[in-house]
Amino acid sequence: MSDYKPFSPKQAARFADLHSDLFGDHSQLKAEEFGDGNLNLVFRVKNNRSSSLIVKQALPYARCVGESWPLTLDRARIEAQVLQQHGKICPDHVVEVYHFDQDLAAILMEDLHQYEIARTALIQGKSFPLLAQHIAHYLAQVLFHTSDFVMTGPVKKARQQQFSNPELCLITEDLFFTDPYSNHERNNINPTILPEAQKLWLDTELQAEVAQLKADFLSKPQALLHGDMHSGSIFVNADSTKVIDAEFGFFGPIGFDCGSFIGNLLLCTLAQTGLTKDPATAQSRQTYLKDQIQQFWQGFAAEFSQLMQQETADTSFQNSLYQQRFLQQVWQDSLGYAGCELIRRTVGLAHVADLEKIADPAQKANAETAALTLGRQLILQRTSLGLEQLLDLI
Ligand SMILES: Nc1ncnc2c1ncn2[C@@H]1O[C@H](COP(=O)(O)OP(=O)(O)O)[C@@H](O)[C@H]1O
Ligand SMILES: CSC[C@H]1O[C@H](OP(=O)(O)O)[C@H](O)[C@@H]1O
Repeated sequence: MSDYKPFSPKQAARFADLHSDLFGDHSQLKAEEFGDGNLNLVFRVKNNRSSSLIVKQALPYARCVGESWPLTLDRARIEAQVLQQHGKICPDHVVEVYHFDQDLAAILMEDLHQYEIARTALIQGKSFPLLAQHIAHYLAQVLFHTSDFVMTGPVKKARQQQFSNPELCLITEDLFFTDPYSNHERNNINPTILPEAQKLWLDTELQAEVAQLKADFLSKPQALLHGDMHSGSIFVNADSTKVIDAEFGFFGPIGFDCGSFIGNLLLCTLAQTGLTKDPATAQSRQTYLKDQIQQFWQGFAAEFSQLMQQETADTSFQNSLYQQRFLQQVWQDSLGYAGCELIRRTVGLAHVADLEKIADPAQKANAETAALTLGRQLILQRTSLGLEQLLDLI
């Protein structure tokens, strides 16, 4: 990594110009850094005719914490290659990567300026009828086509090596499965709900189930995951949906991606009574979000089943009883990981705007407590809950 240095806006513009012919020879380029994520620099580079590109560059540390949290630059390679791999399988729903430079840990990609980040738009009360269907299609396609149903053992093992992502996985292992269940210094707990958080530290029944989910995260390489499928990793508009930010990608349990998506829709649902003053509006938003959860799982399950039936290459896995059991296990895992997402986003290091934007302190504490309660129920009851029961629990 000898050439590596964090870009200035000017250097980001030069990088974009060098690796794309979008701007033409004599364009006047302007660049600004506008990233709002936890980890990286993101620049928008524009010319004087309104063409634009995005340059994303990894820093040698986590942006949200600073240099005291060193982090591998290899995450830029993982992000570029997961997006490229997923983009080959499902180009409609993956941001296009134009160029990746390993030495500079920098990615040049499509500017999705005609889209909005799903989390922000959903908090603002906007509805996207196709969001859940699109994510269901994306996840069914990319997870099926990178699984043992399709890949031979040797090919999958080579891919597992390519996507070995120990440092970023460790962040998830710590933030999802360890910190919230102890008095960890990284936790970020609203003092009003401290007694609720403290219950988690003593709840050995819950901790045993979280340990199982963590063990599966560590040792169930079912498919090449996106790895961070929250609503801040999704760009959306009325007719299209694109996934970004795949630096946490690795071969892991399919239910982790499904559960992250469901968990973030649940967080938004629980935040509604605090986000909007009008109870009727809150109720109609909750109905929309619950409907999206339903459409997501029904769409994912239907498409994944069809792929298993029609496109499974390995003869052992063509057994239909095995396929039904596999999908049922993915559902149970998804509920468990959704529960972990609810809990870690409420009392762990990285919170979400859905809860943080609730202005009234009592309403905020109520929504946070509801997230902890529902998270616990999903983890403990994941083997017995069906889709209808999940929706009734909310
Ligand atoms: N391809 C893109 N087009 C437009 N904006 C983007 C694009 N990629 C990232 N962004 C913007 O940068 C922000 C941070 O990007 P993200 O990939 O989430 O960074 P991080 O890895 O630091 O979390 C996004 O919320 C979005 O506003
Ligand atoms: C210190 S990383 C915390 C948190 O941030 C990541 O999300 P993003 O990069 O999209 O903001 C990921 O969810 C990590 O768990």
